[in-house]
Amino acid sequence: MNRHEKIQQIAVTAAQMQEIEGRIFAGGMPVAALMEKVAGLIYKRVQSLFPNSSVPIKVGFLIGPGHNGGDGLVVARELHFRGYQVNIYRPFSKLKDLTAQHDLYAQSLGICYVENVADLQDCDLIIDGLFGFGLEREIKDNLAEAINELNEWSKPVISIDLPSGLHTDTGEVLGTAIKATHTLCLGLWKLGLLHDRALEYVGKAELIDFDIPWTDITAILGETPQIQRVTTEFIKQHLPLPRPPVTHKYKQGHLLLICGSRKYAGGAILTGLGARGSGVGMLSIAVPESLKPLLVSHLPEALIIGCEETGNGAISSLPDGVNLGSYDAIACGPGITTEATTIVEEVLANNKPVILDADGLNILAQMGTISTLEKRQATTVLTPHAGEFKRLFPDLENLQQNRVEAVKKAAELTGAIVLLKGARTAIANTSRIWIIPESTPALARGGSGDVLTGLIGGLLAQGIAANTNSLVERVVIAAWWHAQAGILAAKERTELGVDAFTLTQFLNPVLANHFSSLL
Ligand SMILES: NC(=O)C1=CN([C@@H]2O[C@H](COP(=O)(O)OP(=O)(O)OC[C@H]3O[C@@H](n4cnc5c(N)ncnc54)[C@H](O)[C@@H]3O)[C@@H](O)[C@H]2O)[C@@H](O)CC1
Ligand SMILES: Nc1ncnc2c1ncn2[C@@H]1O[C@H](COP(=O)(O)OP(=O)(O)O)[C@@H](O)[C@H]1O
Ligand SMILES: [K+]
Repeated sequence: MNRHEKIQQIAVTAAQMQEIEGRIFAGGMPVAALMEKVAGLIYKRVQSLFPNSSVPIKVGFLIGPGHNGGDGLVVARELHFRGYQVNIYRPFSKLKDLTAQHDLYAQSLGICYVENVADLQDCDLIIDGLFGFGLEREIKDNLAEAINELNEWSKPVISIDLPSGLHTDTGEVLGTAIKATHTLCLGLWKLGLLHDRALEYVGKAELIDFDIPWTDITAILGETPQIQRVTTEFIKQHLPLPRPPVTHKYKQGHLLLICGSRKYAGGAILTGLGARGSGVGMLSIAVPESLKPLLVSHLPEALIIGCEETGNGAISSLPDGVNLGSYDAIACGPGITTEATTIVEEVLANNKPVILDADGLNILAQMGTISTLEKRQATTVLTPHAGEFKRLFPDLENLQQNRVEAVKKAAELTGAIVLLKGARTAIANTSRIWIIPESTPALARGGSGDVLTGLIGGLLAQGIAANTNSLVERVVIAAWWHAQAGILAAKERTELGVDAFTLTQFLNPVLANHFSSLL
């Protein structure tokens, strides 16, 4: 893996970034030289995003008191030299030394300083250099008002490092925050940018790599950082491709899905189609007896097991002769309703890897999440959305806003692999956390989670059959694949065109697009 690919997999907190920078400075890099280098990369990127023309672009700068403001001032100076019409709003009198020096020089060049943020309203572009990872308290009073005013303008805004006002680690809005259209994150991805609640502020985000020595990164984060930003490169390393040339269907995993009810018949089909997309060798699907013909017609390759049903058409028990121990993995939950308690108990008592989703999770919550999972030896995967997470882990309610902490704690408490769904799905086991950095709101539709459950199940079953020693990567692959299928589908059909069935049709094309070299 080259440097670019490796660096994209890292996400850091403010404290980690400070420690890493501390090492660079201790190594002898002058602070001013680093700022010059970084700002040089930023202004070139701004130039390529907003090239100047015969009519000069008018750029407004927001300059803060620290080195984020220093970066901003160097960018302002360089754009001034390149013919941009620069205006600076600097609502602070006390600046850090280096920032103060750049400020003096900008003034000596005759760059225009404005009194009020409103004076920037006729700018074509705003560059936000108020605060970076040094923001340490709420933004209040006049500055908060200025930011709120600017957010009303709907202009292009480029934030340096991160949108000012966002907490670097948690993405929390401290008082108020700049709503950027672009974020140029410096050196290493800041963790806060990967939280759902930050997304409204971040816009299009990209990393500006300023050559932080790899040894300084690993000295602070270790060889395998605890938090991983999931990239195509990671997926490529762990995908079950290419297949061994000599194999047979049972060697490619046998997945049992337990899903559906009279009320939620479609959920069973979508879960089945998700599993189909995974390439699993054998697929068995247990559904209420009355759903059997429907499932056969949609998934002719699957073995459909008709089950005895309750008066409301939920699965009440598996037929005699079905041996849970004979499958490589079992995925249980989509559409089963909360009546199907017996079956969930039976599945969890079994010693095979289990994925629980939807009502499977609600039943687990009723059984007692932690006490039930304590008894399990085999791998358990839980795939809650925020509402299900709350029911599973009521004691973690105060962490709900910090999804990364929440998923980490949930994995520690249960020993399970926990996948917390959302705009930025996060996955944790007891030692590490993975975040899916790209997705699309096109997926916010009923049934898309069912597709994910089937996909996870199929990949897990293949992993077990292949004696893969770590299964969490299979769950991560499924989450990435699901999101990428959504992105491709939205590109071709718009964000309104990605119903769950359509999503299943994009699972294979998206893989073929990304990994043509493995075909
Ligand atoms: N350390 C370095 O040499 C480098 C820093 N870089 C830039 O420097 C930034 C970090 O610089 P700093 O550590 O100076 O921090 P910031 O520039 O993020 O801001 C810190 C300053 O803001 C003040 N402050 C914090 N919260 C405030 C609030 N709510 N209201 C008013 N004032 C508040 C602090 O007292 C401090 O003076 C990075 O985000 C990046 O933009 C980059 O140039 C790369 C190299
Ligand atoms: N705003 C969003 N951006 C990206 N992905 C989303 C968004 N909202 C939902 N998703 C994804 O869509 C899926 C929804 O699953 P879930 O809530 O279980 O729905 P359902 O049970 O109806 O299938 C999850 O994989 C989730 O991560
Ligand atoms: K900023």
